[in-house]
Formats: sequence, C-alpha cells, structure tokens
Amino acid sequence: MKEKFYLGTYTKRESKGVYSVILNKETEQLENLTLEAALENPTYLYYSKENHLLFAVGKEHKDAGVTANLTLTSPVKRLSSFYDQQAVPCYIRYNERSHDLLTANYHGGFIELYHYDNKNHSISFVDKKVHSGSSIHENQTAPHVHYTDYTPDEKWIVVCDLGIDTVFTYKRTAEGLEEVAQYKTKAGSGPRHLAFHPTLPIAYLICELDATVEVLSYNNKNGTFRNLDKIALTTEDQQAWGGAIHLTRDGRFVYASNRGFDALYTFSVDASSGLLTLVQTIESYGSVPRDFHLSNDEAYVVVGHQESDNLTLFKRDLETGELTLLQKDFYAPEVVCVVPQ
Ligand SMILES: O=C1O[C@H](COP(=O)(O)O)[C@@H](O)[C@H](O)[C@H]1O
Repeated sequence: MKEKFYLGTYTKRESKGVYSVILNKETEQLENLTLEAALENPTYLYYSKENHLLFAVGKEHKDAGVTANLTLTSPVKRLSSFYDQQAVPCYIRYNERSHDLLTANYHGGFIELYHYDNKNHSISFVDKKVHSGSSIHENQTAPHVHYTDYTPDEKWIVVCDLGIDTVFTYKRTAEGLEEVAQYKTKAGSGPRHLAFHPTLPIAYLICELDATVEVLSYNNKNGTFRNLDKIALTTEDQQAWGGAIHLTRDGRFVYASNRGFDALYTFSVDASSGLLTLVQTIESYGSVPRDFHLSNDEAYVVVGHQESDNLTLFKRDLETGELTLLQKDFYAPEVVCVVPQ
C-alpha cells in the first residue's frame, strides 16, 4: 500500500516549489520525492479529495496569491491562478460545498475570500478583511493573520491573528465576511492554528510565541470561545516556538509541534471534558518541525523540517497514541506544510 503526501515549501534556498512524496507502507519508508509544481514560496496547501484539486498559495513575477491544480497527473496540472496580494499568504482553505476559497496573510494582516468556479476553473475576488492593532511581543508590532478555516458545522469562519492575540469569528454573508465575535488570548501568546474536536464542542489552539496549547469550549450558536485550560509545551529553559496542531479522527489524541525545541507532543483527550493529558514528548529528528500530518489510516505521522531539509516518519500506536521513529533522513527541502492526498 502506498500513500502520497504533498509538501508546501519555501523556495529561498534549494526548493523549486510543491513536491510530493510516497509513503510505502510495506517497507515503512518514505520514497520518491517529486517536483509537482514549480512556484515561488508555495508554503501552504489544501488538498480536496472530492475534486482531486490541490490549492496552493504562491508567487509569480512579484505577484502573490493562489493557484488551483488538478492532481490526476504527476506533475500536477495548473488549472488557474489569481494573484492580487503582495506577500504570499500563509494559509489556504477551499470549501467543497460553497466553492469559497479563503486565505490568511501574515505580513499584510488580512484574510481574503475568493470564489472558485469549478466549471471553468476561474478564481474571483469576493471580500477582504484587514485587521488592526498590536500586542506586547516583538513579533506583534502589527496584525499577523495566520489561519482561517471553518468550524466543523461550517456555520462560522474562524481566524487566528498572531499579531494581536485574537481569534476572530466571521459569518459568511451574501456579500462576503461579517465579524461576529472575538476571543482574546493572554497577551504575547500569538495564536497560530486551531483544530476542532470531531464530536465535543471543543477546539485546541496552538499559540506560537509562548508555545502553549489552549483548550477552548466552543459555542456553535454564536461562534464564541471560552478558555478551559492553557498547557505549556516547554519548560523555562526550552525555546518556545509553537508550530502545528492536529487531532485524530476519533478525537482521542491531539498532536502538536514546537519548533523551538524540535519536538512533537502527544496528548490524550478526556472523552467527556476534552481536557488534555500529556502522553509523550519525542524529538522530531530535524530542525524546525513546522508542520506534520497523519496518514489517511492514521497509523503514521510525516513531519516536515523547514531548516534541516528532512522529513521524518513515525509509526503511531493506535491505542496509546505514542509515536516510534521509523525514518529520519529523507531529503525534502524547506518544508512548511504536509498534506496527505
Ligand atoms: O509560523 C510562522 O509563519 C509566519 C508566516 O509565514 P510566511 O511564510 O507568510 O512568512 C512566519 O513569518 C513566521 O516566521 C513563522 O514562525
């Protein structure tokens, strides 16, 4: 059995764009790194299984924005692109039902909403919301929108702004986006990414600047959040630089990465409260584990390292959630995002 993963990267040193890699489950090794699309800084990706589409952020000829690619071939086939931003966005999400396409722009401090016409493959602009403000950390002199995605019921759009310690909730209206709520983290936290529990009204927020995971209760009636717990990934002598956060489909385990200590953290989830208990801390075997993803069967975890240019492969114990290293030296340049096909 083989499974493909797509890799979003920076193209500042060695990378040329979007790559794919194969996880061979017989040999339990990664193999066959392939350049799928030449593009400048395609750091974040969204793969749509239903449509075999790969959406990527990126830049060409000094213009930044989004591209849509058909994945029935390798290399993938470019269907369309839309460039209306100056800096490359850092997050992208496509909605298969509404055909909305959302991006978060860290450097510009805004989200953009596009429409993807899946008949003629054109992308059009719908709305843009620019944030304002600052906070106390040296990386918080301006808003830095890091994430935008849907709540599981798709009633709301949630947005993490690392620069102003705020999680925004927006409503999709006929015209575009309307702000409905704000959740404030502790000053200096830097909220980065959010992951929702599949059945409990709970979300897990990873904060980059203080490397913490907040357990939030989520009220789907009005799109608000309330803090239940805040867990530090690091001790005082370790550098705090929170990365990615993902849950298993059964909601029993949460995984997080800290790029300051090059480690992955496994938490078990209390089945009724959603609160977390640390099960394991394991070295990621590379420098700056910016993203990772579980395989589709959730038996493996692939970790991408932005600085040491390697992927690591872990086997996941489906009962305990613990990770065991299988491979640590697979070359992949400047990886920022890992998504399974
Ligand atoms: O996690 C991070 O993301 C931001 C945004 O990415 P970028 O590719 O838009 O620059 C990055 O600037 C920051 O260094 C990093 O910690």
